[in-house]
Formats: sequence, structure tokens, C-alpha cells
Amino acid sequence: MMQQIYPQVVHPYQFELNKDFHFAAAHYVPAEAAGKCRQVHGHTYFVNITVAGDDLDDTGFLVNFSLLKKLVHDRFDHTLLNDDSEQFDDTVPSRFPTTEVVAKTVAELVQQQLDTQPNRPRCVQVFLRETPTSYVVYRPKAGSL
Ligand SMILES: Nc1nc2c(c(=O)[nH]1)N=C([C@H](O)[C@H](O)COP(=O)(O)OP(=O)(O)OP(=O)(O)O)CN2
Ligand SMILES: [Zn+2]
Repeated sequence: MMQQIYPQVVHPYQFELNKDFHFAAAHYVPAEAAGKCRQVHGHTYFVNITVAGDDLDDTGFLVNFSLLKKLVHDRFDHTLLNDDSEQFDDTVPSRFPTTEVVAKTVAELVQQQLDTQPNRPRCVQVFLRETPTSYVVYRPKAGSL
């Protein structure tokens, strides 16, 4: 079910890994233009995280696959995203929990973790599917996270 082909990201690194997982969460988009999405509703979000780098850690990993899932799944699964005031803000459009903003947030959380590793891998893409027909791809600009 998660074995789908994702968009490819161009990067200069020798290694690339991808981790798929999903989480269930509720949200609402607090803007008139969001229409029915202004009401609280839920999704099963499907996530694909792409990490790249030239150097491996002492275990021969770029980053442990399970760590990537834990970081995001443990934080957002079975939550109301709007309640996470560290990441989202109902008064600032660029921080509403839209698919775009959630994808960017996932990339930032992942990169913060990667920055603690001596081999310094990069999160180069986050693919976030909100519904069977809607998804966002977020690609951090080099050096932006
Ligand atoms: N650019 C964005 N547009 C919309 C977002 C968003 O995050 N970014 N979100 C929503 C809603 O939250 C909704 O969950 C998804 O909307 P939509 O794809 O329209 O959902 P449907 O299941 O109704 O889609 P159909 O393909 O028409 O069945 C809305 N827009
Ligand atoms: Zn929604």
C-alpha cells in the first residue's frame, strides 16, 4: 500500500535513503477560503522522507530509519495538529497546519535531528499525502534548514 513511486529529488550526494510511514491526525484550516476544511476533520497522512549524504555513521547508516519515523509519528499521531503551538499557529497563515506547512514542519524536525549527527546528512525532500487525491512535496533549499 505504501509502495508507490515518489517524485525524484536532484542532489549531489552519494547515498539517499527513503522512509515511508503514516500517522493519523485531525486538523482544521482557520481561514474563510478553506471552506469545509475550516471544520475539524481527520486524515491518515502518508509520509515519505528523503535523506541524503556522503558519510555514514558508526553503524553504517545515514540515519536510522526507525528514528525518522519516531520523530514524526510520536509527535503527531492521534493529535489535533492545531494544538501543537510549538509548530502551528491559528493566527498566522504561514503556520496554519495545511499540507504545505505540515510538510515543511516535518522537514525542519528531521533536519534538527540530523544536525546532531557527526555525519551531517540532509533532509532533501518530504512527500506528504493528506488524502487519496492530494499531496505536497517540500524540498528545502540548500542550507535553508
Ligand atoms: N493547497 C491546499 N489546499 C487544500 C488543503 C491544503 O492543505 N493545502 N487542505 C484542504 C483540506 O484540508 C482537505 O483535507 C483536503 O482537501 P481536498 O483534496 O479538496 O479533499 P477531497 O477529499 O474532498 O478531494 P476530492 O479529490 O475532491 O475527493 C483543502 N485544500
Ligand atoms: Zn484536511
